[in-house]
Amino acid sequence: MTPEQQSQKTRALCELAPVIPVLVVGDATRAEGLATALVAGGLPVLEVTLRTPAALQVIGEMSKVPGGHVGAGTVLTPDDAKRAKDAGASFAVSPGATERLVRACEDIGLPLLPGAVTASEVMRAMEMGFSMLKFFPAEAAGGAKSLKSLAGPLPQVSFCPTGGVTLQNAPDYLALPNVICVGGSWIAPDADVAAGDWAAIESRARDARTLR
Ligand SMILES: O=C(O)C(=O)C[C@H](O)[C@H](O)COP(=O)(O)O
Repeated sequence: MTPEQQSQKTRALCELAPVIPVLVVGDATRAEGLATALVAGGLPVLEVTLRTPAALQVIGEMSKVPGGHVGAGTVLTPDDAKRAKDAGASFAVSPGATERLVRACEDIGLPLLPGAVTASEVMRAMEMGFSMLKFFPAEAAGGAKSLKSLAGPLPQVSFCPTGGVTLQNAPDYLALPNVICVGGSWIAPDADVAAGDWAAIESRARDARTLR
């Protein structure tokens, strides 16, 4: 799957809802309830970070939830990409982009949403064939103002800004012509996931859904 085709796929996913919840889940028994609450709240595209030992199992469990599209986040290496795909991930998100990772995703047919923040990083990703990128770390890298500036010379690239995005600042990003959706962990905080407070998470998802 070429980077062009990968970006077509990730763009279509990003168009499904204004927010992709970024999930850090340490306990796979929480996976089904969490994914069900998010899908019910109107956020069907989920990013499960590979930051916990349970993450691959979480991806497997969440992939069974009807209506959801489950991807792996924090995908750094070819091995991460392969394990994520084998676990059932339908896309991968990376904070950056390396040639090895890009080649691996091409080889195994896993759509990659690679990260970039500077003009040179964006241009390099464009040279590889990508037109849909993650802008990470969004707030620390200058926020909506920075992204707006990139739209001037590089209007053909669209972004999913992630990192420091909240319900409060998300509208600033979503108002930009080069932003399709945002990503954020605020939808499913650790405490609610640990407590299994699915009502609170579904309610936050509903609030996020109305952002666009
Ligand atoms: O794990 C990854 O692949 C990342 O790129 C980092 C996440 O996207 C951010 O940690 C989410 O940011 P917050 O919403 O500020 O918590």
